[in-house]
Amino acid sequence: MSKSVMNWASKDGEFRRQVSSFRDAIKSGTKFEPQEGRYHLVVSYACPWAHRALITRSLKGLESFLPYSVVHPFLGEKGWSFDKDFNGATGCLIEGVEASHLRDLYFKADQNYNARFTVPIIWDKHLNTIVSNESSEIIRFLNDLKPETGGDLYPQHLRKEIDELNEWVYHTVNNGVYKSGFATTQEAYENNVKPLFESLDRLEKILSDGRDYLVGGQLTEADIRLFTTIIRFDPVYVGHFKCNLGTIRHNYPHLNTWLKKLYWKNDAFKSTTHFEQIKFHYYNSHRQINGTGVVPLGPNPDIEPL
Ligand SMILES: N[C@@H](CCC(=O)N[C@@H](CS)C(=O)NCC(=O)O)C(=O)O
Repeated sequence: MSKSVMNWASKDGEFRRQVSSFRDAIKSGTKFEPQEGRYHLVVSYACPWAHRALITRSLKGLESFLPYSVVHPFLGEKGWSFDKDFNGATGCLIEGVEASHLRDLYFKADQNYNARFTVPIIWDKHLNTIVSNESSEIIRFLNDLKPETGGDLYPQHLRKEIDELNEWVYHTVNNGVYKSGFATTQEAYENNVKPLFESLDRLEKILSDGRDYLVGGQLTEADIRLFTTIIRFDPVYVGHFKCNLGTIRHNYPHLNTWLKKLYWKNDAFKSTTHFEQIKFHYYNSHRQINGTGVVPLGPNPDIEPL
C-alpha cells in the first residue's frame, strides 16, 4: 500500500471512504450457493458497518448458517487483528484458516489486494475467498436468504422511499460523523458537521409523529443503517469526532425514543451492541485525534432506559 493505514484524510483535509472491492452475494444459482457450514462472517463490535450485518443476521435467524468472529477492538498499523485478549474478541475461528490479522484473509482472497482491510467480510470456506466486504450489500442478500424469517427488510413497495432516505443518511450521517471527525482543516470539519446536524433535524422531524420505524410502518434496513450510527453518537461521536452541536438524548427526543425502542425492545439490536468495545476502539485507535488514548467515562448511562 502506498500510504499508511493510519493516514485517514486526503491532502485537502477531507476524509474519503474507499469503494469496497468484493461485491458478490450468497445466492442460489451463483458460485456462492447458500450452504450450511460454508460461510463465516468477520466483524468488529466497534464498527457501525459490521454492526449492520450482525443485526440482520440475528433478525433473519441466520445464527447457525453464518457463524462469526470478532476482531480485537484496537485497529493498529497492520489493521484489525485476531488477538483474543479483550473481552468479547474471539480470534480467527475459521476452521483450517491461519490468520493473525484480517489482512491475511484479504491476501488469501487476492494476493494483489491493495486497498484497506475493512470489516465486515463474509468468508467462503470452500473457495477460500471473500464473498463481500460491502455491508449495504451483505444486509440485502442476508435478507433474501430467509424471506420467511424476521420480516422483509427491503420490501418491493418501499424500495424507492428506503433508497432515497439511505442516500442522504449515508452521506451526511453514517459517513458524516467520520468526515467531521477525520477532517484536518476547520473548513472541512464545518462543511461536514453542519450537514450532519441538518440531517439529524430532518430525521427528528420524520419521527415527530411518534412512529417506531423510519419507513412504511415496519422495520426495514433504513432503521438498521441509521441505528448503528445513532447508538454510537452520544458515547463516541459527540466527543471523539467533535459532533457536539447537540446530543441525541438532550436535543433529539424523537430520535432518542426511536433508538431506545429498537435497543430495549428488540434483542437483535441490544445483544449486538457492545459499548465497551465501541468506546475502546475509537478513543484508542485514532491517536491522531486522541493522542493519549484516554477513554472518557461518560455519558452515563451509555443509552437511557425506555
Ligand atoms: N463500505 C464498507 C466500509 C467498512 C469500513 O470502513 N469499516 C471500517 C471499520 S468501521 C474498517 O474496517 N476500517 C479499517 C481500515 O480502514 O483500516 C462497508 O460498509 O462495509
